[in-house]
Amino acid sequence: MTRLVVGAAIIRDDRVLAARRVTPPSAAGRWEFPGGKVEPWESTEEAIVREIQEELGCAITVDHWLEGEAKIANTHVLIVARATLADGEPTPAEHDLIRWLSLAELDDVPWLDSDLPFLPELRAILA
Ligand SMILES: Nc1nc2c([nH]c(=O)n2[C@H]2C[C@H](O)[C@@H](COP(=O)(O)OP(=O)(O)OP(=O)(O)O)O2)c(=O)[nH]1
Repeated sequence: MTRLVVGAAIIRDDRVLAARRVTPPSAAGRWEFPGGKVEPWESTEEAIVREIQEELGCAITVDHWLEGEAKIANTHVLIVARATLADGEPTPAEHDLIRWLSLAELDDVPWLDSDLPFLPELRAILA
């Protein structure tokens, strides 16, 4: 069964928040949209709001979901929400670094492969 993973492209002042993973070893040092797996009892929006609260200690509101979806191996599918900070300042609890990337900096970090399909739309948003 394919499981859904949700990520948040949190945008502030024309920059998007990217987070660096520490686990598993194969993904350590790679950058992602913070988020995680959707639990069976929650909506995608509930899941991303929960995950961001857990991982970054802040509240977001979802503006809309970006186009498309990306396969993660053969077991998961990633979708990404454009989101806005509603309360608090992001402080990483599960990542070892976060960065606010401008349009010009979007390619400066080694994103997880599954995140790459979302970058063109993000580029258009940040332009
Ligand atoms: N959160 C997130 N995960 C991603 C992205 N791109 C990508 O390939 N993944 C992969 C990494 C993981 O294999 C999986 C999500 O796992 P996770 O560890 O973040 O999920 P979770 O917080 O629910 O953790 P758990 O249930 O495994 O404890 O999706 C992304 O942009 N954001």
